Amino acid sequence: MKPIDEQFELSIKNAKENNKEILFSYTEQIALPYPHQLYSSVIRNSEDHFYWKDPQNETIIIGLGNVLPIISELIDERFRNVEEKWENILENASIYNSADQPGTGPLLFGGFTFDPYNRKEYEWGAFSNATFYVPEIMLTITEKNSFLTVNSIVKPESDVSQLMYLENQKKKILNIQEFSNNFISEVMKKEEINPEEWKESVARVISLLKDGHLDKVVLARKMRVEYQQDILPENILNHLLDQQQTSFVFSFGFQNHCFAGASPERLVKKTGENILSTCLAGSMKRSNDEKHDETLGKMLLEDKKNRHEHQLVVSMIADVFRKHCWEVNIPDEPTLMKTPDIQHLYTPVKGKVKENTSILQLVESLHPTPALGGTPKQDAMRVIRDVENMDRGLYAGPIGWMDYRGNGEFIVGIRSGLLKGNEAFIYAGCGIVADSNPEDEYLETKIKFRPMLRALGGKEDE
Ligand SMILES: C=C(O[C@@H]1C=C(C(=O)O)C=C[C@H]1O)C(=O)O
Ligand SMILES: [Mg+2]
Repeated sequence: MKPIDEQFELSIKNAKENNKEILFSYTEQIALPYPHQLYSSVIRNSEDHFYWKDPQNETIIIGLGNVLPIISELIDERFRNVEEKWENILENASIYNSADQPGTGPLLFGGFTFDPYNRKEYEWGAFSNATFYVPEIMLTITEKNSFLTVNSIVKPESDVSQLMYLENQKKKILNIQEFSNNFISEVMKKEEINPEEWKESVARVISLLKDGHLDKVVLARKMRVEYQQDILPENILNHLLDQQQTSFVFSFGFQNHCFAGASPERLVKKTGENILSTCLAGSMKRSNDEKHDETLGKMLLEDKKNRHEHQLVVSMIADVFRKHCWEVNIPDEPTLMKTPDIQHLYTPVKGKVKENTSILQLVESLHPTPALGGTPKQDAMRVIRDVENMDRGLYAGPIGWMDYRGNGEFIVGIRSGLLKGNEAFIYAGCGIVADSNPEDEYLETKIKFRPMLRALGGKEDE
């Protein structure tokens, strides 16, 4: 591969000849000067950024800056709209990447809101029905190697000064100037939004489930945390990385808003023809006592209500996989997935996807699974819109990345919150079935708030 300056000049020539703007992307393998844990500190709150880490530390991706937003306000067409815009960009792009590694080269990071049909509340103002972008500089850290990708829009009038600017931007990621600390300013106020009304909604939904054709509806609620000073997203991210090592940890900063969390739930991962999804539903608290924790896990595995809640998710994901794959592998029985605060019923689903099926088509078919929406899907969505009385924004929506080769990974944005100035809005929900009990479901959401509350430095409720 030729050095970056030669490739850049070729791209300028190309832009001039065709008289259009093109995406220039250059990837090189680098030696990381510091351990990967320290790279969260390159994130500064004023800038668009993202951070992504899977539970196995297989792929860590950090993006700074935003050279190419891909936004869609379409409703049903939003997935296809993002895909089309991305394909158009890639058709003319100049991509230099000799690494055969998913998550390198030009990549889109972002997310889809949970329900584009719902009304919008002010806190989610920065985010559209689909909000994605290509970062300016990106670091991809895998178990074995690290890669640095720079992206830039080359215009017919571009010159080499643009490259000098890029070389400077690179330093932002490579020379860490100061490590972020874990300082969090004092919490002034912490409030649950309408908890009593929420329990009444749960009771209403239970009677709907008993009477009608609905099998499951996921209801969520939110809390608001207010601070003395503005929240620094990089510090919240550091807490999540320390405290939630068994989850995907993400931070998605866009126009001074930051959606961050530690989600245990993969929606879909695609590497070549291999796809992977996670059925996660059915919950039980944890205990500090190992024996008791095991007993609680066993109770969960044998509990009829939770097994039913879980099975609805397995059936739906299995249907989607059978439609898109020529080979599907689903275990017969769930096992347990444990995070520090809660344990869940867990069934991983694998498949080999048919040719020409993109990750966004899979996201569209899967979202929302009955772990976040319900069964049947459309009716459950209507009930959520009617009774939840809240804009979920990106909470429970698909959040993730896709590279220019079509590989990528999306999770569902749960155990998460929106950070905005000196306020944080955090969300938690649970699957309501006919056998549910409002008080128990309320307690389940209380447990699901804990990871974000702890990361935010607010006292946890016991
Ligand atoms: C909706 C959430 O979690 C989902 C609901 C679960 C349940 O009801 O048992 C379990 C895991 C998640 O799929 C949340 O954490 O906000
Ligand atoms: Mg549940």
